[in-house]
This record gives sequence, C-alpha cells and structure tokens, in this order.
Amino acid sequence: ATIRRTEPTAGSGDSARRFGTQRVLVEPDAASGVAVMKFKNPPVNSLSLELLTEFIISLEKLENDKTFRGVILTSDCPRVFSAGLDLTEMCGKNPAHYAEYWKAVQELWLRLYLSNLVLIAAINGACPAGGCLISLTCDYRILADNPKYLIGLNETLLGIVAPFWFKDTLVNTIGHRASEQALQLGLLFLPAEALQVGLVDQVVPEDQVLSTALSVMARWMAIPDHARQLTKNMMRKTTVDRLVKQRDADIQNFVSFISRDSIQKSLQMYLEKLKQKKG
Ligand SMILES: CCCC/C=C/CC(=O)SCCNC(=O)CCNC(=O)[C@H](O)C(C)(C)COP(=O)(O)OP(=O)(O)OC[C@H]1O[C@@H](n2cnc3c(N)ncnc32)[C@H](O)[C@@H]1OP(=O)(O)O
Repeated sequence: ATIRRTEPTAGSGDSARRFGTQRVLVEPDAASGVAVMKFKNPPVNSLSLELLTEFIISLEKLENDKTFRGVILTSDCPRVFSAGLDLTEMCGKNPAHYAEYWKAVQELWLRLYLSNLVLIAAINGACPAGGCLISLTCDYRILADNPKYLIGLNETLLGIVAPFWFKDTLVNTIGHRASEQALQLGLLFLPAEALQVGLVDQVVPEDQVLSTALSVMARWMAIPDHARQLTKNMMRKTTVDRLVKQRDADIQNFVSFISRDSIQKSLQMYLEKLKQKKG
C-alpha cells in the first residue's frame, strides 16, 4: 500500500504539530508524552489493508520515540469509531490477498495487545467487530453515551466466527460466561450495558470523551513504566503466545474459511444489506 504522510500543520511547539499518514492522524504532545491517534478512513473507518498498514507504521514510530509513553486511540470520522474489518477486503479477492490481509490484522493486534505504551480508547462512535477488538487491546476504554454507539463482537450476525484470539481478548476483559453469550449471539451492547458487563470502563457525555481520556491517562502515566509494562506483559503474554505459536496455521484457517462459497455469499448479502439500508 502507498503511504502518504500528512504535512505538519502550521504553528509553533510540538502540540501544534501533527504527523501521521493519510488515514491515521497523529497529534503528539511532547510535553505530556501523550499522542492522540485518530482513524481517518471515511466514511466508517473500516480497517482496510491501507489503514492497517499505516496504523502499524505510526504506532511503531511512537513506540520507538521515547518521548511518548501514552497513546489515545480515537476516530476522526463522525459517529463511527471503526466499522471493523473491511468487508471488501474479505469478499471476491484471491487467497494471496486474504492471507496478506489477515497477516496485517494479526500484526496490528499483536502490536497493540503487548504495546509498552499506555493505550486508552476514546470511543466516540459505533464500535462493532474489529473496531471493538482494537478497543479491547487498550488498557482502558471510555465510550461516549449515545444509544447509536453500539459495541461488541457481532461476527456471528455476519455468519462468520470470531477467531480464537478475538475470543481470548474478550474473555480476558469480561470473563468466560459473558463472552460465551456475547459471542454466540453476536451481541452489540448499548453504552450502559457495555459498562455493566465490563466491556468499557467508563461511559461519559460525548463532548467529554477526549478530556476524560486525558485525565485517565495522567493516572496511568503516574505509575513507573517498567513496573506497569512488566505487569501488562505478565497479564497478556500467554494470550499473545497462543497466536504467535500458530500464526501461519491461523492464516491458513482464515483463508480457507473466508474462501468458502457459503461464507462469501453471507458476506456479500451482509454488504448488500448495509447498502440497501440507505435506500
Ligand atoms: C473468520 C473471519 C473473522 C473475521 C472477523 C471479522 C470481524 C469484522 O470486523 S467483520 C466487519 C463487521 N462490521 C460490521 O458488522 C459493521 C458494519 N457496519 C455498520 O454496522 C454501519 O456501517 C455502522 C454502524 C458502522 C455505521 O453506520 P452508518 O453511519 O449508517 O454508515 P453506513 O452503514 O451507511 O455505511 C457507510 C458505507 O460504509 C460501508 N461499510 C460499512 N461497514 C463496512 C465494513 N465493515 N467494511 C466495508 N464497508 C463498510 C457501507 O456499506 C456503506 O457503503 P456505501 O453504501 O457504498 O456508501
């Protein structure tokens, strides 16, 4: 994928500077050591191969710059945090493309889930499936209080199955029983329900999502990095290792599953339904 970097905005000081790429805006504040990363892939921030690639590059840049200790993930698109995996990447393409795409999805999850940075999701819009997965990799989730902003792993509603590492990430967050129901029924939770089940940590008025994320960040950043990072690693490494050990097999499983005629039909019908919703 071609990566076009955005030009820094005019202004003085680090906090006025933006960097990033066409689909991932990065607003760094060197003074506080916090950067805000915004998905910008209109209309719905679907996780296309380009977006995944750009996101991984921007995250790596922040990880390698010792100025930054915390990142807030949010959306630049109104009303949607992320619509999840890009269905057009999983429909009507060839096996090599599916394999490349799935490797990028795995890579993003692996990097986020064990990131040394403090990651906070400021969820300012709908957050289904892969969007929810990204938020689940964060250390803390704040959701805007809007009944349209549903969150959850709804894969079964599309006739597909969340892979084991999506499932593990959910189980690590809300527990086994709640995950069993949520995954089988493809539940998309309203903000109050998401809070109750522990899928998000806070629900706040829409105009306070980012400011809340910044104050929560200050609390997490008050902890010495090495102690916090080792603790995070201790909590998450077993889950990550399960995928690392069978990465290629997981890609092969995905490719053969997604290539089935029945799955292709389900996905195409789901996409059609999304499009017809407008008419
Ligand atoms: C073994 C396989 C495991 C893989 C696991 C998969 C996990 C996934 O992430 S699959 C993706 C699941 N995502 C969803 O179910 C969400 C679908 N989208 C929506 O529900 C709504 O779009 C959303 C609530 C996010 C936003 O609603 P609106 O603001 O009303 O927008 P529209 O629905 O009108 O959509 C605008 C435009 O975007 C297209 N779209 C939406 N989602 C996706 C997507 N995930 N991938 C690709 N394209 C998507 C939608 O079709 C519309 O297109 P146009 O009609 O051409 O404008």
